[in-house]
Amino acid sequence: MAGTGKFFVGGNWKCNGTKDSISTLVSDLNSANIESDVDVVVSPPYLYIDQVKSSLTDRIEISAQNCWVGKGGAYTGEISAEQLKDIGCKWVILGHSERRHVIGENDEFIGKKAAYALNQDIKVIACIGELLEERESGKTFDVCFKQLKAFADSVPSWENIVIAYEPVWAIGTGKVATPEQAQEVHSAVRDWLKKNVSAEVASSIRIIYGGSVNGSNCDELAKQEDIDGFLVGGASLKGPEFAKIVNSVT
Ligand SMILES: O=C(COP(=O)(O)O)NO
Repeated sequence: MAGTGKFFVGGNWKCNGTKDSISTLVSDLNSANIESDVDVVVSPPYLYIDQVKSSLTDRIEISAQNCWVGKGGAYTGEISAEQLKDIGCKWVILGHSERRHVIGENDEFIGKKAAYALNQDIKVIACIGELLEERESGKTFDVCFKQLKAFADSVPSWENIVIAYEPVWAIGTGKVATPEQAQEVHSAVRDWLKKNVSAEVASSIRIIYGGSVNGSNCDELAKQEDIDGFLVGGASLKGPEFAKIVNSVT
């Protein structure tokens, strides 16, 4: 499986930061005392990956927040997996709800992106999650399984994938899923993998939760059997709070 730790915590900085604010954040992360059994990845905007990579402790790996679906070329505004590899970026977040519901990427396109990135030796944080209206109409599992199938139909293996369950209604809203709500979906995802991929993948893959995680709610979420870490947005922009969340999983 991707990485060596039993746990995994990612920081998704989204479209945030300046050279100065990122320099402060990196300095806070460098001074954080991070437990050994957790793989930690931060995902700056593309423009700041080089600055972060050259100044951040190698205890923390770098992720991009997206990449193109194939080889680079005449695709204005896109960044290819080869280019991420070229600058030493090890991970990429794919299928984030803001790419699905703001930019309009569909399941199949995201699955193909994941396959291409993996084939270029870039590890993937594969995001899934339902809209509020899908949850309220009892479609949570249908939506998540459909998104999972789109990855399964394309990826060469699950070895270098971490799955992030991020209910869209919890992202950036302060309305975090309850530990029970998150555990229910994480357990169902693991069962789906056992039935549709393999028992080995189901038991070893990290399934992380994202959606309004912070220093106050991380401990209760981390106690859940099938929550192997977090994908943190807003709180990852505050070094000390992100470090607290990282250490809550071990
Ligand atoms: O989008 C998220 C979560 O964002 P928040 O923690 O700000 O809800 N992770 O990728």
